[in-house]
Formats: sequence, C-alpha cells, structure tokens
Amino acid sequence: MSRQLILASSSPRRQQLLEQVKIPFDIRKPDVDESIISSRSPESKVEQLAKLKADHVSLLTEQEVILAADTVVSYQGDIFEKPHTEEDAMNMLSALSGQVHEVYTGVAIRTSDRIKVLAEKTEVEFWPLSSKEIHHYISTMDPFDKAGAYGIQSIGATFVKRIIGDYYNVVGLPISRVVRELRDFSIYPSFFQS
Ligand SMILES: Cc1cn([C@H]2C[C@H](O)[C@@H](COP(=O)(O)OP(=O)(O)OP(=O)(O)O)O2)c(=O)[nH]c1=O
Repeated sequence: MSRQLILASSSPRRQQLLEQVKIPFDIRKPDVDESIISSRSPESKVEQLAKLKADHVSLLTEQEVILAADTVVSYQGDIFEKPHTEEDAMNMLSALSGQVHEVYTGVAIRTSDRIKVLAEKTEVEFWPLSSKEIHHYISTMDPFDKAGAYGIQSIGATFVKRIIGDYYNVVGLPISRVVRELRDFSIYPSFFQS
C-alpha cells in the first residue's frame, strides 16, 4: 500500500523543510480557531494545537497521512504566539532581549485509525537588544507571521547568541524527528530504497 503525505499547514517554512529532505506531499490547509486551546503549558498547548489542525483536515482515502504542527515561544511562564500589533512585537522582543527562552513545536501525524502527537523543545539565547534595533526589525514586518516575533532563519538570526537543540524546530518543524516518525507511517524520502 503506497502512502500519501498531506501537509496540513499554510506555513512556507514547513513546506520548504519537507522539500529539503525530499518527502513528497500535498497541501491541505486547516481552518481552525486556535483560541479554543487555552492550555498554559507550552508543551501541551503545541500538542493540542497540532492535533486540532490535523483533525480539521479531511482524510480522503485510507492511504493518506496528515501532518500538522504548531510553534510557540515560551518565556518565564508566558507563551508568545504571532504578534498582532507592533506593540505586541515590541513587548515580546524586549522580554526576550538578553535572555534564554524555549521554542516548542508540536507535531501531529494522523491516519484513519492512528494518531501520533509529540512536542520538541529548543532553547534559544538572545543577545541584549537595543530598542533602536528592535524598532528597525519591526519596521521590516518580518516578525508578524512568526511566533515570538522573530525569524531565526531571517534577520532574527542577528539576535541569537546560541541555541541548544534542533534549529529546524525553531523554524517550525523538527524535521529529522518528523522523518523518523513518518517511517512508522510508511512515508519515506523519495531517494529512500526499501
Ligand atoms: C520562532 C520562530 C517561529 N517561526 C514560525 C514558524 C511557524 O510558521 C510560526 C508560528 O505559527 P504557527 O501557528 O505554528 O504556524 P502557521 O500559522 O505559520 O502555519 P499553520 O498553522 O498553517 O501550519 O512561526 C519562524 O519561522 N521562525 C522562528 O524563528
């Protein structure tokens, strides 16, 4: 039986990461109200959100495998999602300046009869940021589609002193762990010879 991966995400980063490791997939975007998940634990929040997104995409055949994910930034008990306003972005980046925070990505992999849900954590330390630096960054608009108001893969790279854990987890998908989990669902990179 040949399996077909369906990425339940509109994130260009998640699409690029699957392309990078040569896993073929189709896209089916979930339309969910993320505000219904109110967990205060970042780990359980990203797991519940990933599961919610996976559950909101229809399985059209028994062969399909749905992959969904959710990323948040966690700092001293606060959870930072995507900033809605410049003020939100300013507050998030000011809080993260000079500090260590955690990035959690939850992943859900679902078929008609099985679901696997997991969360991966990466620690990120920021250099101290000046308010001028933060203002300039916000004026690029880069923060607004990213949890915690920064992109480690874009200009936000200049803020990062060190990380512990998977870099790709910060970008939105812990790709090596996902590839390993997908093997259990008979999904392999296109170059893989069985
Ligand atoms: C911290 C950080 C987050 N991000 C992104 C990853 C996620 O796309 C986004 C968090 O929002 P999510 O709600 O996880 O994902 P999304 O809305 O972009 O896509 P979808 O729900 O359709 O799958 O933040 C970066 O790109 N770089 C970073 O350094």
